[in-house]
Amino acid sequence: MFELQNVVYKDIIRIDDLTLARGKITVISGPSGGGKTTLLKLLINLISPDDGEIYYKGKKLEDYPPLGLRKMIKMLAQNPAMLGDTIREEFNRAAELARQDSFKDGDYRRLVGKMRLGKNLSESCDNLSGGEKQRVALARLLMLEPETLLLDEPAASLDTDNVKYLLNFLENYAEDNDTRIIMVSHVPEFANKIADQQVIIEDGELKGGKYYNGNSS
Ligand SMILES: Nc1ncnc2c1ncn2[C@@H]1O[C@H](COP(=O)(O)OP(=O)(O)OP(=O)(O)O)[C@@H](O)[C@H]1O
Repeated sequence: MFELQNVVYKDIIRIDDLTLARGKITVISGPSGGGKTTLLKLLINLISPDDGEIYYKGKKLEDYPPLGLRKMIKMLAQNPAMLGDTIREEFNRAAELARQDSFKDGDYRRLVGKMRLGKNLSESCDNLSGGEKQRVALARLLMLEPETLLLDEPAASLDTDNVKYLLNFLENYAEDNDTRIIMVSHVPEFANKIADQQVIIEDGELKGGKYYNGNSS
C-alpha cells in the first residue's frame, strides 16, 4: 500500500526503504519520541518529506488531490479534537461528511455499543475521558468508511480487558470491510496478537520489522 523511499523529515525521520500495509494490519512500535506519530502524519500527507518519496498504491502522495487522499486515508490522533458538543453531534458531523442522511439514533447507539462507551448520545463531549473521546473519534472515522485507517495509540488509555476487545474489534473490522489498518503502539506485544506486519521505529530510523508469514523486512 505505502512505499517509502529515502524519506527524510527534518532530523526526525530518515527511512531509506520501507513497504507498509502489505497485509491488513500493520503495527508500528518503538520508544517514545522515536518518530511514530510523525511517520503517520507523513503517510496522510499532513506534512511532506524534505527529501524522498512516499507512494500510496503505486502513486506519489503529492500526486493525489488532497481531498481525494483524505477520503481514502483517515487518521485517528492520539488526542483527537471533538467537533460537536455531544456524542450525537459528533456523529451528525460525520454523517454530513459521509453524505449519509440515513444514519439514525439507532445506528449511533450501535456504534456507541461497539466502542463499549456506555454513554448516552446526549452526553457532553466535555465529560468524556481522553480514551472515551478517542473511541468516539474512532467511531466517527469508521462512519466515513476509509480504505486505510491510521491509528495513533488507540489502546493507550484502555484497561487490559478493553485493549483485548479493541484488538479483536479492529481485526474483525479490517477483515469484514477490507480496510488496511496501520496502528502505532508503544506495546510491541500488540503485533504478536493481530499484526500481519510489525515495524520498529527508533530515533526516526527503521530498527527492525517482520511479516508474520515468517519473512523479515
Ligand atoms: N513539528 C515538529 N517540529 C519539531 N520537532 C517535532 C515536531 N513534531 C515532533 N517533533 C519531535 O520529533 C520527535 C518524534 O516525535 P513523534 O511524536 O513522532 O514520536 P512518537 O514516536 O510518536 O512518540 P510518542 O510515542 O511519545 O507519541 C520528538 O522528539 C518530537 O519532540
